[in-house]
This record gives sequence, C-alpha cells and structure tokens, in this order.
Amino acid sequence: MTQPQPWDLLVVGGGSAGIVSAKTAVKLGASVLLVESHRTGGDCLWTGCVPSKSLLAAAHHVAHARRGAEVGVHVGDITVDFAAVMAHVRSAISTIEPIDTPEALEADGITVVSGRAVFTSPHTADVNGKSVRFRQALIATGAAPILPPIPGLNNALTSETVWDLDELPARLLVIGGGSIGCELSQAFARLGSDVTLVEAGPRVLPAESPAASRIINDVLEHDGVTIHTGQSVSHIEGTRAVLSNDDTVEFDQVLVAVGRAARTDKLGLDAAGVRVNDHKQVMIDRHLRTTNPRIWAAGDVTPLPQFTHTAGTFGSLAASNAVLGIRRKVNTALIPRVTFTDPEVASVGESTPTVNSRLREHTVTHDHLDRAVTENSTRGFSSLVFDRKSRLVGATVVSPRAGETIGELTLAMKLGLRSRDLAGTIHPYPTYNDGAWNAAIADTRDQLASPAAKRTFSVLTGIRRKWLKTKNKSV
Ligand SMILES: Cc1cc2nc3c(=O)[nH]c(=O)nc-3n(C[C@H](O)[C@H](O)[C@H](O)COP(=O)(O)OP(=O)(O)OC[C@H]3O[C@@H](n4cnc5c(N)ncnc54)[C@H](O)[C@@H]3O)c2cc1C
Ligand SMILES: NC(=O)c1ccc[n+]([C@@H]2O[C@H](COP(=O)([O-])OP(=O)(O)OC[C@H]3O[C@@H](n4cnc5c(N)ncnc54)[C@H](O)[C@@H]3O)[C@@H](O)[C@H]2O)c1
Repeated sequence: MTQPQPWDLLVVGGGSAGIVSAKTAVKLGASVLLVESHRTGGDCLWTGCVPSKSLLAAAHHVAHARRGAEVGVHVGDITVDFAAVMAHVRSAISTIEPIDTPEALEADGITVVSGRAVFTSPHTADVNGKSVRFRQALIATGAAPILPPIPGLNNALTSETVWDLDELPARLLVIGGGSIGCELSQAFARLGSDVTLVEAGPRVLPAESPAASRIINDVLEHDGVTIHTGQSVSHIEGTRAVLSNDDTVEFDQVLVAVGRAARTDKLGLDAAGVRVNDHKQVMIDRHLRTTNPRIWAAGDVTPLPQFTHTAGTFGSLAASNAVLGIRRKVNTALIPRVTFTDPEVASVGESTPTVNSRLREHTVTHDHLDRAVTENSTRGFSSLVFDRKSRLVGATVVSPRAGETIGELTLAMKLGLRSRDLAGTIHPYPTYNDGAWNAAIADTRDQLASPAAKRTFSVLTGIRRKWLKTKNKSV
C-alpha cells in the first residue's frame, strides 16, 4: 500500500461498483487502491443476486416437476433436501467468486487492502491506521437492509442472514413485497415453507405496472403464499405478528425486505466535504461527482436504482470521468430491471401511459403466443410504449426468461428505433420475444391504417394500376 505519490484513484468498497470502477481505472493507466472492509465481491455475490437466483432455480425445479402433470408427465412425491439446496447456493457462489478475489484484482494491477476506509480530509483517508493520499476517490460502499421499527421484532432474517439457514422454516413471515420479498416468498413457498407476505403498499411489486403486479400476486397465491397488501406489521408478540388491520400471523421465522439504506455512516464524509441527502445517500450530479469535486460515487450508496448492472456500469463511468477528466453522464431512462420470479417481470423506461399522455402502448397477451402455448406458460404479456414518432420509449414483459427479452428492447430504445424497425426485424419462431415483436407489428399496422397513410397507399395503388394497364396494352 506504500505509495510515495497520492493514488490516482482510491476506491472505497469492493462490491460490483468498486470492482468495475477499479478495473476501468487501472486499464486507463491509473494507480488504484481498492479498500474493502469485509470481502471483495460485495452483496451481489455473497448475499444478493447469486444466492437468490440459485435458491430460485431450486424452487422453480420443484414447481416445474409439480406442473409436469399438466402436460402428461407425472412425477412421484417431490422431496426437498434443503441442506442440498443450500449447498447448491454455496457452490454457485464459489464458482463465481474467483473473478472477484483480491488475488484476481491484484493480477489486474489493482492494489487491494483489507480494512475500513474513513475519510479524514477532502484528499486523505485513514486505512488501518495509515493515512492514504488520493488525487481522486470513488465511494462504492453499497447499502444494507433496513430494519423497520416494529415493536417486538427480534432476530429477524434479512437478505444478509437468510443464507445461513440450515433448515427450511415451516412458517415464514415476509415483510415487504418488493423484489426481494416476492423472489424469496416464491422461493421458500415452492421449497415447502408456509409463507405469508405483508406489503404496506396497495399491491406487490409496486414499482411495476398494475398488470404485472396482478400476475405476480396470482402466481404467488397459486404457490401457496398468503398475501396481505395495504397492511404493515404493527407489533410482534413472540411468534405472532399483529397486522395493522388486527389480523394475526403465526410464524417460525420472519424475513424483513423493506428496502436498503446507503452505507454512509462512519465514513468521514463531513471531513471529505461529501454531502448526503435526507435518505443518507451520497449526493451526486449527472457525472457521478459528489459535492467534493475530486470524489465520485456509484452503486447502491447513491440515489440511483440499486442493481448490479447499474453499479457496474456507473462505477465504470465514474472511474473514467475521474481518471480522464471527461464528462460522461448517466442516462437513467435506459435502466432495465428484472424481478426473477416465475414468470419474470422485466421492464425498462416508460410504463403504461396515462390517458392524456402523448405516448401509446401496444400489449400482446401471451394466451395466444405460440411458445407460451407450447410450454403451457401463458400467464404473461409483452407491452411496448411508443412516442409520437413511433420510437420505443418503454417496455414491460412478463414471461419465463423475460430478462433476456428486455436487453433487446433496451438496445432498441438506446438506438432510438421505431416500431417499424422492430417489426421489420426477423425474429426466430417460436420464442417469447415474439410477444414484443408482435406488439411492434401491431403498432406498425395501426400506423399504416391511419387516414394519412391510407391516402398515400390509395394514390400509390392507383398509379400502379394505371402503369400495369398501360404496360399490358403495349405487350
Ligand atoms: C437478495 C438480493 C437480491 C438481489 N438481486 C439482484 C439481481 O438479481 N440483479 C441485480 O441487478 N441486483 C440485485 N440485487 C442488488 C445488487 O446486489 C446490488 O445493487 C449491488 O450488489 C450493489 O453493488 P455495490 O457495489 O453498490 O454495493 P455492495 O455490493 O454492497 O459493495 C459495497 C462494499 O463496500 C464495502 N464497504 C462498506 N463500507 C466500507 C468502508 N468504509 N471501507 C471499505 N469497504 C467498505 C462492503 O463491505 C461491500 O463489500 C440484489 C440485492 C439483494 C439484497
Ligand atoms: N431482481 C433484482 O434486480 C433485485 C432483486 C432483489 C433486490 N434488488 C434490489 O434491492 C433493492 C431492495 O430490495 P427490497 O425488496 O428490500 O426493496 P424494495 O424497495 O424493492 O421493496 C420494499 C417493499 O417493502 C414495502 N414496505 C416498506 N416498508 C414496509 C413495512 N413496514 N411493512 C410492509 N411493507 C413495507 C414497500 O412498499 C416495498 O414494496 C431493490 O430496490 C432492488 O433495487 C433487485
């Protein structure tokens, strides 16, 4: 860590944002010190995306085995070996981990130090009792689960501790019906827990369109989850939760998933001249610069959407702005998101337009989407939103693997493609992507049926008719 010159970039936090930013900066020729207080890889690898998707994969196997009977395949009794499921979760983590180890990062030219970084001035930080000078720094300390102040809430599981379970809870109470609440409710219900989900908002997945929420609500109930929306837990007495409408829920374990708060405490941000907002998130401008012009921030510690792909992409953007002195801006209109329930809910940009909006929406429900019919998975839809110039400005897809479809639609938005560009692109048959393709075709047909287009076609047809008549006479 000894360095006569200040570090070109000090990266605080070795999760998705910190690792990608350090890799970008070092490739640009900067000297980079990355300080991580716990373990490199961050939440995504250890307690977030990787374990949750691995648990869901096991849970979806159970559901598919059960549903086999619908297509004539009868599977006998299904038993879940929860210890083996958790071994699969740990095995996925250890397979992915090697790319994020300190050794792998050092091999890339990054200096990695294990310890807590605390800013001591606008251009220095304390790391393990040593003062570190930096020309630029990047804050990437992530976020931690919020514990709501519910009287009697003790020993609650969170997304940080649920992975330590070695026994499947018989009765699981999940507080919060956002991405974590829905994904883990479905996973535990399918694995055999009796799950009750309490969501304070009027519907589960409140950030998604009402149609998407409705499907996920129904699917979760079909999986056996009891859902209370518009309710919160007012207090807990032992293993009994009392809801705001006085209903009671008996449970063995409670999992809290009501959002995640930025890790900005005890980071010396005042000394560094870095301001935080009312939610204690690091305030940033469109270039990801904080209120200290030599300090940048990316990932869950900022007010931007909390995803691994945003942490990585914006970490890289912030690092290149810091190291090269360029002014790349974040584009928040182009952030796709996926909730990995079965079916998946994937969306980007604008959702359902309001009545007076200048946007229009085309929705194809999957009850007649051939791939969905062949797989008996018709509960879903593809919905595209277009502006007045027919450019794609938003999409929501609910289907198996909807997350794969949303990448294409995000690229189409980024390139400013119109419905006819999408409609005119041959898509392989039969795929779930046909849903979005058919929505674009429907929009293009509507445009062709407009009075102006009809007039143009009628003129062209008339000219063609006359030309053919003349040609036939001359033959
Ligand atoms: C259950 C769950 C499922 C998720 N699923 C998905 C998903 O499917 N797709 C998706 O895109 N996102 C998902 N997310 C979100 C995703 O995990 C986060 O958005 C992402 O990990 C944020 O990365 P980060 O680098 O900002 O923070 P983190 O990964 O949290 O990294 C921050 C690091 O900083 C370290 N640190 C903190 N303070 C200090 C300090 N003072 N000094 C040094 N180091 C410090 C921490 O130890 C940590 O390693 C999920 C999250 C959860 C909880
Ligand atoms: N698939 C993914 O990409 C994925 C998966 C999991 C998590 N994440 C990220 O992690 C973040 C945090 O996830 P999360 O699910 O904890 O947060 P969230 O913000 O997505 O959802 C929290 C939910 O809890 C509800 N809520 C808040 N207080 C409540 C209370 N007292 N009682 C009952 N309900 C309450 C909210 O209305 C909201 O619906 C997400 O915003 C997302 O960015 C992403």
